Parts: sequence; C-alpha cells; structure tokens
Amino acid sequence: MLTERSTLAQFLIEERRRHPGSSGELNSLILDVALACKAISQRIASGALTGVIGSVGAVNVQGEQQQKLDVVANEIFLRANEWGGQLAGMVSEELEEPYSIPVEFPRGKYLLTFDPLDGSSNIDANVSVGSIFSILRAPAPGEEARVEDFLQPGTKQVAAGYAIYGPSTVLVLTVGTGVHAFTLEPKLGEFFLTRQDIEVPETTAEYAVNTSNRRFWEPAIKRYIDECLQGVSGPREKDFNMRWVASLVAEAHRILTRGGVFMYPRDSKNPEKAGRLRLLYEANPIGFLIEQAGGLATTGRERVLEVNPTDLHQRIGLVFGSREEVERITRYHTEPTEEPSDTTEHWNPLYGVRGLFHAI
Ligand SMILES: O=P(O)(O)OC[C@H]1O[C@](O)(COP(=O)(O)O)[C@@H](O)[C@@H]1O
Ligand SMILES: [Mg+2]
Ligand SMILES: [Mg+2]
Repeated sequence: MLTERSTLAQFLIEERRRHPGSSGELNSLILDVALACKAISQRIASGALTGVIGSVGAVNVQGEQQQKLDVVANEIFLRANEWGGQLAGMVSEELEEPYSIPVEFPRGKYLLTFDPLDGSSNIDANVSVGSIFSILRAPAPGEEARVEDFLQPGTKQVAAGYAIYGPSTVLVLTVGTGVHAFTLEPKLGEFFLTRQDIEVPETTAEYAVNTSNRRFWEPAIKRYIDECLQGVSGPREKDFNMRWVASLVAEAHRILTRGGVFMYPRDSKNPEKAGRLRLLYEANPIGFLIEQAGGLATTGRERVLEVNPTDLHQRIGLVFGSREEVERITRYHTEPTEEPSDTTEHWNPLYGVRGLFHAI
C-alpha cells in the first residue's frame, strides 16, 4: 500500500507486482535515471560555488551554445546508466550519434533517450531547469542499438519522466499507469511520493507561448492567441493569463499542477526546422506524461505520440496541456483561417467585433 512516505523504489516494487513475470530491469533503469537526477540536482544547487555556471564556449550538435552544466549533466546521465546491463544504447541531446554501451558492460533490452539539461539558457539566471527522459524497448535486445532502433513513435514508450530542479527537486514519472511525483528529500538523498495520479484540469485560462515569434507563426496560432488577448470582449468571452519560463520542464510542471496550455508551434523562423523542440527526448516524453494525466499533446495537427520519427534530433511543433484548449488549437489548424493583416486592428477593443466602434 503506497503512502505519502513511500519512496520511489517502493513505488516501483508495487508497480512490478502488476507484472509477475517481470525481470526488474525497468525498475533498476528508472532508479539509475533517478540517481543521475539527484547528482545533477546537487551540482545545480551548488551553482557558481563549484564552477559549473557559464558557457563552454562551444556549440552542440544542434548548433546551440553549450553550457558547462549541459556537459556535466550529459556525463552524469551516461555514467549512471551505462553500467547496469539494462540498455542497448542511449540518445542524448548533446551527442550527434547514439552512445554505444562500452564493451566491458552488458547490453540490455531497453533504449534511453534524454535531454540532460532542459532550459539551460536559464541556468545563469537561477531559473528552474530540468532533465527529461524516455524509455523504449530495444528491437534487438543485447545488441548495440542502431539509429533506426530509436526511431519509434511515442506510443511505444515504456516509461517517461522529468526531474525539475526548482525550489525543490521533483521527479515526475509515468510507466503507463498514471503520473506520479516524487520530491527529493535532500538530506536523505531519497525521492518520496508526494503526488499520486496527477490530473491536468480540462479547462484553463492560462497559456504559454514565446510571443516574440508571432510574425513567424501560422494563422491558426495567431488566431488562437489573438482571441485570448481580446479577453472578455472577444469571442472567448473570458480573460486569459500568460506565462513563459523558456524552460519546457517548468512549463510542463506548472500545467501538471494547475492546468494551462503550452505552445511551441511549427513556424517559419528557420524553414529547415519543423519546430523548436525535439521529438525523441522532449515532445514524446512530455506528451506521454500529459496524456497519462488526462491532457492532450499534438503537433497542432496530429497526436505527437503517433508521429513516426525520421531523425534522432528531429524537431517538431508542440502544443500540450488542458484538453479543451489543445482541441481548439488543433481544430484551428484544420479550419481556413485568414491571416490577420495587422495585430493591433485584430484585437484592439476599439475595433473588434464586440468593440466600441462596431457598436456605433
Ligand atoms: O528561447 P525560447 O525560444 O524561448 O525557447 C525556449 C525553449 O527552449 C528550450 O530551452 C530547449 O531546451 P534545451 O535548453 O534543452 O535546448 C525549452 O526548454 C524551452 O521551451
Ligand atoms: Mg530541452
Ligand atoms: Mg538540453
């Protein structure tokens, strides 16, 4: 029987009872991932005192500035997960190719993909960051994983989660039986169950989007946001609130706590990229968690978890959160929507359909 005092290990033992013949390898893997998160949490907490703040002065495979903590967190993830015999390979945001398990360690039946440090541009400002992970089955257990082995749709995930390094460190996990949160007790170094069966409220009046990209958005997103901005005097007939942390993990955690909708839609900013966020280790694990909590996650057009990946570091548009809003945004992508000629005219209360001049 699980209680508020159950540890992550006790939770995993309870879960395993549902699968009497299971080997326990998944549990060991999740505990190794959790160990990596504890170690990263400690490095982040000590901040500038241990010299881990600042950039490396190099760009990663994605062409992004690597922070020292990106490199440190990546190393911690690799070391914590390579030795246990559960994995056939790993894919990290920080590595171009899959990481092959060193020959001295046994290879196992799972694959791990991860973003070791998400939101790392926030590190210097001491804003919440996180780690995101996804676990898949290896098509060829015991053999070195090939690139194509990782290209599985998100529906195939066995487990997924993230750790948020905020005022407290919280591990949020799904093994396909709901979403549960474990808070790190730093003195004991143990994760304790603090929220069970998390549910995303169906309705919300809070959205998260980087509006500086507005001119690159598709009409459906412009329409949605413009309608929110019109508040009570617009077609939505209610006022909205906005948040943008620029840390996917922090946005997902807020939405799993009080609802909301997050958008990093496909845009025309860089036509070679279909979005900002990466499918295998950002969109899929977050999508799995959100669906398990009763919310929705789409690309704006289709369910994220049904996208067939074509590339390890593929980017994708991502819309997730409270069901009603995600359904609406996804519907707007299918409806013919006029490109608003000028934002101000579109939402200014003086000019809107319900505005002052319309009434005269
Ligand atoms: O800088 P922007 O455009 O606001 O983008 C922020 C987004 O980029 C990310 O930081 C990308 O993740 P990484 O830090 O792992 O590259 C997300 O967490 C966040 O949602
Ligand atoms: Mg990230
Ligand atoms: Mg990252």
